[in-house]
Amino acid sequence: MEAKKETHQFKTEVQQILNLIINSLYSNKDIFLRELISNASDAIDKVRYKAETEPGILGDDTEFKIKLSPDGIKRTFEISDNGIGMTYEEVLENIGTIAKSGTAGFLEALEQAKGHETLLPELIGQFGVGFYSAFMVADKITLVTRAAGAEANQAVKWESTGDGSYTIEETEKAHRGTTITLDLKKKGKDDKDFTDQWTVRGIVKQHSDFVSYPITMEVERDEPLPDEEIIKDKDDKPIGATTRKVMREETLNSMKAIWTRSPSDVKDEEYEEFYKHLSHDWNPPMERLHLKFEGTTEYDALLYIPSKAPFDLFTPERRHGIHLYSKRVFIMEDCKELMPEYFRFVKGVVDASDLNLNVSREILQQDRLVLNIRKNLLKKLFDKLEKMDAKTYNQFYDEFGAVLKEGIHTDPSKKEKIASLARYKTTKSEDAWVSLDDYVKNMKADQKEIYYITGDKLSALLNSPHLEKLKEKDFEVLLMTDPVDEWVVQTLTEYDGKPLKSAEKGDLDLDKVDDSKKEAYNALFGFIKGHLEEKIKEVKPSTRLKDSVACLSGDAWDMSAYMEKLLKASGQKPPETKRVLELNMDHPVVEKIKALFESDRDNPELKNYSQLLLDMAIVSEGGKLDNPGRFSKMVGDLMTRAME
Ligand SMILES: Nc1ncnc2c1ncn2[C@@H]1O[C@H](COP(=O)(O)OP(=O)(O)OP(=O)(O)O)[C@@H](O)[C@H]1O
Repeated sequence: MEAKKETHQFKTEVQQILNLIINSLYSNKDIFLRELISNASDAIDKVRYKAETEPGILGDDTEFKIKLSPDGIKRTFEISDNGIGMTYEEVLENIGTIAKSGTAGFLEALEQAKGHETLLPELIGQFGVGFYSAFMVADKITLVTRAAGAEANQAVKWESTGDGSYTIEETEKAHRGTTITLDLKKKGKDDKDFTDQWTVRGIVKQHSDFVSYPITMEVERDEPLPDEEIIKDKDDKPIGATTRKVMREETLNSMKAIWTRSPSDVKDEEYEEFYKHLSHDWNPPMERLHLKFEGTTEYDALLYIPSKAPFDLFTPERRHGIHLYSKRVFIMEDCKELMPEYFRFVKGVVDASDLNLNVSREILQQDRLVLNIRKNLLKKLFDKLEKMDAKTYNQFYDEFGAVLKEGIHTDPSKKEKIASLARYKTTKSEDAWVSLDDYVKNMKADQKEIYYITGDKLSALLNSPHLEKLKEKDFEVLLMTDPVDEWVVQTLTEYDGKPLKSAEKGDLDLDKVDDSKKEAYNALFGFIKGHLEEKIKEVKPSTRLKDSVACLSGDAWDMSAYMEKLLKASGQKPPETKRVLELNMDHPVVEKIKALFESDRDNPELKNYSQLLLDMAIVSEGGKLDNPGRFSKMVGDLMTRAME
């Protein structure tokens, strides 16, 4: 076989991220080791799991370990594992590209954080950069890997100096797994020496103590000389050395799976480090739950709520956060069966001792034990959220509220519970979160419904003409700005016995409409409708306007303007729904148009004014005009005339 070496360019985003890592994380260099150890431990988990169904795959290499070999003379650091390894294609796929969704959003956030350099480590931590963090300490990285099941001559060597390109070629490797060699950078005055055994011991102890495989290192030890090698005098007293220096392999971590320990024995720092190991998030978690269930359903669970939402929370490729174990043997990552989608941000492990190791995802979905665990975990998580103090809960809600609310639509059995945990900004809350319970408590005596309006901008909603009458009545309105709210209001038609009512759809019935006045406007409204027929389905007197001239509304069952916008943004074509043009009969402009109409029905200005009324209604809700140029010209003409 001809081994050929290929040179590839890093994908642009990889290079951008590499540059950032190399240039902005001076203070956090230690974590490269945690990241590489985590990857090695994941790789061993994977081969162990694979061996459950393919026992032959391990051969005689069954003693799992992660070996660290620092070399102070060559200034290299080597880490090797006997995990699952990678094939040529896998190396190309995993190392050199960032498959992660949300990369673009992440880079955008970084761009915005420029000038606030202290924010960078936090942002990078949120994203998790794993393998690439080694470029913080290394000038060159060489990775040699042999996939489980591959022959010795089917190994792969990947090498890069982190400056735009990498090489990849086939090579030989005697054993399964991955060996990564770092050519360490020249040590600066204040840098740690990563070839010093005490430095390495310290980092492993601090960040990776609970890793469930031995992390070993050859260390120099003083050992007593065997008796026959000790030189003694005539009185049998030793002359000279009684010990000698030897290299011995030592295990640096305690390997105690943290979730199996009693919560009272685990220190906060240990919980925190375990979270970082698990989630690759460098920020400490917001909350944790360490649960031990005994009895018919026996399992341990350690769950964390992160303090920051990851970038991929809303992308289709997002990961779930629960790893499933049975008696400390890893079964699978991202176990969706244990956590509903609306809790996908929860990270942690579940270790169920009675679970069959060969269990497949299909079986898991129906497994009674799994269903029971899921039910228990959900209950505990809801309890935790309900008991959080208001400040922490608001922080949680800022990060994950939009995800949690998905459950109102997707999990009918938890609809009420999640609705009680939902929070909204309102026309009265001045940027604070308000619960539906508080909303109901503050309802006016003559108020029968819970009013809401949906849209993407809080400020636009707050000033929406649709709310004028409601504000005059001093009725509070929920301002719903998350896309998911459109689905929430479809499902949550009432709360605490009070119907939810859109402020922009259907009649508001706040005041009695004066029928004779309405009658007087019939002819004009008919004329306007005739002129705008292609765009609107009706012109009617408004039940919601007080100061503005016009607004658009829908019938109660029509799609809202925001929903239409969302569907269009996602590439769908919503059915064409014409909306209703509502006019304020008490507004002087409408009165004047009526007078003009009655005195001269053929006046050409009437058509222009009809168009202007519609355009104003569109502009006031932040919509897009068909012909903004025409609008601007008409307003210009009016201004000129007003100033003549
Ligand atoms: N020691 C290893 N053995 C086998 N595969 C590895 C090893 N190290 C890395 N990989 C593969 O390379 C991929 C990329 O690793 P990297 O550390 O960059 O990201 P990650 O671990 O997937 O994500 P993150 O660290 O951000 O959570 C891994 O998902 C894994 O498939």
